[in-house]
Amino acid sequence: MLKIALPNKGSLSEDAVQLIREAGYNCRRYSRELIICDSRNQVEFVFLRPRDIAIYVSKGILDLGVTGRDLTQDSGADVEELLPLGFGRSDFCYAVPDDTGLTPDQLAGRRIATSYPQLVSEDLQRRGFQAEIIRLDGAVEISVRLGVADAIADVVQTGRTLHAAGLKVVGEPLLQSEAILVARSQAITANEAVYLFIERIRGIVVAREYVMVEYDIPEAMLEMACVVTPGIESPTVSPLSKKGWVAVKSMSRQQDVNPIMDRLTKLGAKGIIVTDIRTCRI
Ligand SMILES: Nc1ncnc2c1ncn2[C@@H]1O[C@H](COP(=O)(O)OP(=O)(O)OP(=O)(O)O)[C@@H](O)[C@H]1O
Ligand SMILES: O=P(O)(O)OC[C@H]1O[C@H](OP(=O)(O)OP(=O)(O)O)[C@H](O)[C@@H]1O
Ligand SMILES: [Mg+2]
Repeated sequence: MLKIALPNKGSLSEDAVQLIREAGYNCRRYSRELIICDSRNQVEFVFLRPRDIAIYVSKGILDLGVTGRDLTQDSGADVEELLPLGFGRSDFCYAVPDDTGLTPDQLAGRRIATSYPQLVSEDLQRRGFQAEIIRLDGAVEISVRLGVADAIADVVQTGRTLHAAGLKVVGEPLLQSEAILVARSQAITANEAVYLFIERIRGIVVAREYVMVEYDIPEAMLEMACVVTPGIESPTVSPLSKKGWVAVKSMSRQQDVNPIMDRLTKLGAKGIIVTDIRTCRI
């Protein structure tokens, strides 16, 4: 039976369970169960602290795990990223008090508070100087005001927590993170059950990025319309009973859909319909 680790709490937990359920697996917890067995799919889901997941996977105790890229790199565990999952996106950044002009390269000898000491230590090494790393479990942003640190390195999503603490981001992100699927090595994808699991998850992740665009258009404008909606391989074009008109169907990126509709309207398209895709294989 395949053993897969999922985050038991924190920012990634709900979205991870939602994704796996949409892919047709039963991993819903009704209370504080640590293991859920999906016997129909021959998969066991083990709920662990997201920070520990890469460690279990690297030791071969579990086959796959869903965790954060930042947590994985900070753990130093020897695992490979098989698939980015499109949620839990954040930047890992240095931040300093609003009213100082400190830059990352001026942090030598300073105190930097973080929950990700390994990521910071590697970055300082790249920069070629040392600083004092203060390891904290959470609420890192408050540490500067409390006098424990001069700067922090932490997860930034909207930036609201930083702002509320009177801090600002400095320099480029050390890392761009999101939830990822990890395995001990790529080689595991040769296993039929693992391959199936990844393909089902990929189907959902890709489907979330795309929509289906359908419209009718005069045949004379078809070539230009196909430039606007090229699809993945190519758009599906079907004849309409109305002479000189065709129907077109094409997958397009969700984020581009409004400009696409504007352009199609300009070309004379009628009856443009956009629908969500639940899952797909492309
Ligand atoms: N506000 C956020 N937006 C997006 N991703 C986040 C956010 N906060 C944390 N993450 C991501 O969640 C993972 C950290 O999960 P973890 O459960 O350790 O911390 P947490 O979400 O802060 O939960 P906790 O409440 O237990 O501190 C990391 O991959 C991190 O990048
Ligand atoms: O940029 P924002 O949208 O404000 O999000 C970033 C904050 O969210 C997380 O904190 P969380 O609420 O999990 O608390 P924690 O610091 O105790 O982990 C993270 O550690 C940051 O503090
Ligand atoms: Mg947190």
